[in-house]
Amino acid sequence: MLDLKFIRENAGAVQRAIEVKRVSLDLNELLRLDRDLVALKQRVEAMQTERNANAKLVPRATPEERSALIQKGKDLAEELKALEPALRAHDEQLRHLLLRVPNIPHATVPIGADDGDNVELRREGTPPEFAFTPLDHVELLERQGWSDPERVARVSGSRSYLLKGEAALLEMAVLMFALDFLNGRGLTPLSTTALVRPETLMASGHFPGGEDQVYKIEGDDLMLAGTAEVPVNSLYAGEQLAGETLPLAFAAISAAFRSEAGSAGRDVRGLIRVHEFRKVEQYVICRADEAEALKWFGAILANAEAILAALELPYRVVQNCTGDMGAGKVLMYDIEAWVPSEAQYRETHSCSYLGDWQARRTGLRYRGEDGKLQFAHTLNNTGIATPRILVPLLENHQQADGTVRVPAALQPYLGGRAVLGRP
Ligand SMILES: Nc1ncnc2c1ncn2[C@@H]1O[C@H](COS(=O)(=O)NC(=O)[C@@H](N)CO)[C@@H](O)[C@H]1O
Repeated sequence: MLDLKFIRENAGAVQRAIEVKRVSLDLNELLRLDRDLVALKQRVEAMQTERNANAKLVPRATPEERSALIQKGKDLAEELKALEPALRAHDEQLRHLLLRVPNIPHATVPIGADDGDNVELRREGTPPEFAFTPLDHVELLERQGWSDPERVARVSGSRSYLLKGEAALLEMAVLMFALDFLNGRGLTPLSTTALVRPETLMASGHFPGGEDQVYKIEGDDLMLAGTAEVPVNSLYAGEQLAGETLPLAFAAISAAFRSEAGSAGRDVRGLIRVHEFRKVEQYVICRADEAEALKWFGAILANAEAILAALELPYRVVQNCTGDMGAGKVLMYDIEAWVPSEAQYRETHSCSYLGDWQARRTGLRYRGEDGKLQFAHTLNNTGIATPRILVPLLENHQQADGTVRVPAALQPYLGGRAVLGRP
């Protein structure tokens, strides 16, 4: 959500953001509503002033004047009461539209329609050349008895997964490695739930718009978040943080749930796109200072790259274009790891800077050195997400005999194993 004053004074920039981000919103309707509401509030204030002035006259009035003055006071009170529903309706309509106003993209963001227009910034690491015919991750899992797709499909339907034996240990190892690594980089570890109240999804910006992605709990006012970004973003909702407590930087591990509505037919096989997964999420709340926030953007991006480097995975960094970054982002980079069986890079991390757009919806404020209360800035990036990361991990590190080499950084989390599986 943007500041209404900012929208009034920068309607052109906001309209452009609406267009380049392909948001369906009538800015003129919002501005008209805003003007009507201002006029209505001015009318109410004028009537309140008149009623107060009128009330002051009563004690000094003559008996004849008194009843007329009291009647006038009653009429004014009636008129004010009659205006309340209109005031409330206007407020709600305006907030409904304000929640849909997109953030202004950073000047460096490429204009584009969808991920096809994202811009590759750089590649790191070299995709492996195999001296044998490599297997894809589904075949590798099956060959090692590390999966049981038929049985788990009977239990959980499509887009489910089950990892057995050393593959289960591998999933826990990469999650623990990431949590440990990020803690070492100064982020406070959190282990949090995915069960959240609906308002937290409005606060994070997933609503309005992402309702069809989110599982709802029947009979409870609770939903299942698709990322720990949602609960962590609302941890301090409504609070006035002391400036010196910022920046707050977390590495939050949680389950994540997504209906993947709209992804029918995409990645239906294997571990890339499942309904329930696990993620270590980097989340930062910092002062409303773009230079500091962009430093944090660089830091959480570098953290994710360092994790991929430690896992010895080739990857590339792309900058998301305006049509692929979502309403709330100022700046967004995806990191994509090399998947040999697809001979392409696939997204494993997504790094975003949202300015104060998320904090304003969340009511996340702090008192700066000048004593002024202002909305914080927020950023987030994936630390690691399983089981998706196991796809490049298993495929890139597979060996001719069907076993999988364990990168040195992971070995301490796998009881010192240097190889997984049996030939
Ligand atoms: N349905 C899914 N199945 C498996 N992994 C997924 C799924 N959806 C997303 N992920 C993983 O979670 C990562 C982050 O998801 S994201 O929507 O792109 N971004 C976020 O959730 C942000 N909060 C940053 O983590 C993705 O890059 C991907 O690695």
